[in-house]
Amino acid sequence: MSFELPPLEELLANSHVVRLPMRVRFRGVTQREALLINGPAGWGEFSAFTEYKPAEAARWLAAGIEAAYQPFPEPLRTSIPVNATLPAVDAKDVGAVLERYDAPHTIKIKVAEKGQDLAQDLARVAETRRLYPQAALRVDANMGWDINQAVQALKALSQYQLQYAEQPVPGITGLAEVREQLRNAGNPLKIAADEAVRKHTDPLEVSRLGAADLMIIKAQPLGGIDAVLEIAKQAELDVVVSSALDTSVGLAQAAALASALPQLPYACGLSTATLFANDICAQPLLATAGYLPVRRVEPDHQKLETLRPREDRVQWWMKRLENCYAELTRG
Ligand SMILES: O=C(O)CCC(=O)c1ccccc1C(=O)O
Ligand SMILES: [Mg+2]
Repeated sequence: MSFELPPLEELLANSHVVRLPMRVRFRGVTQREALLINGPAGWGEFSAFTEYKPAEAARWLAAGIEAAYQPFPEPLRTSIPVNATLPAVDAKDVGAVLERYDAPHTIKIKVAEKGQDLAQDLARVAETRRLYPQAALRVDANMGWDINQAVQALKALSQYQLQYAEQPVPGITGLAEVREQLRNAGNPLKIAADEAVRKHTDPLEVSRLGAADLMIIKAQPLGGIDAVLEIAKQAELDVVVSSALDTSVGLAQAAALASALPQLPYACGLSTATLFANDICAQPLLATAGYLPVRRVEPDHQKLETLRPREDRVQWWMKRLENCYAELTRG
């Protein structure tokens, strides 16, 4: 961080814990909890998923502190092209979920969900293609396949014209292997690395090894805007900014990151506010015709009250802030 870490007491005193209901279950989550920090530069978000340990969650905290204490970078664009995000719902529900997005030009579809099979993925993607014949479609397997399953599934899904496939299998060499096998079979489908970037000790290894065609970069999991701009600068692959299922506060930071990237060849995964049944501000950061505005957001005082969870959850987050802060001071 290019600014002083503020005192812990100051952070605790200016933190607000919220719990947002989701419209559709997403990565096993139906209630999204976040700690929001009110700082001199604006609001920041700390919302590492609850199962993450302090060493990993500390990067999310660094991002939240950065947003609260440092101005956003000079934007190179005032709005960001974004994709709609479709959870792994039944094919019959695809229309209703996507109707909540305003005229999407790009749609990311979750596939390989635990407990589901390829037939369900094919039906979901087919229905999306039927309803949005002109849209760019991409899939995200969140490492849900092994290499053989991934190659088979992606060959079959390719009939619906995919823009790319995100993290079909775990690991970095796994991605390279799937990509290679598809190419050897005459299928040039692009492969995007997500978990292989944000959960790896070196986020640039994917790029160095040429294991994928593009990299997903996320503001919170990778430690904030400055850290991610540096990663993007050193990466030799195209980058796509995506959300971490943040509230509008975290999305504003991610949009600011996307606004400062010299190249933005793909729509970003930042229209996830649509997945919430309620958000912390009166005007949530929502996309219009597939474009998200770049701006700071201000939580609504009333909503901070009504969306505050039970006291034990508030205390759990305050304690977590403390533990992650200790990680940051350890350096
Ligand atoms: O990229 C998007 O369209 C939305 C964000 C998203 O999918 C996501 C959100 C939270 C955690 C993980 C992921 C993911 O990309 O795997
Ligand atoms: Mg992903």
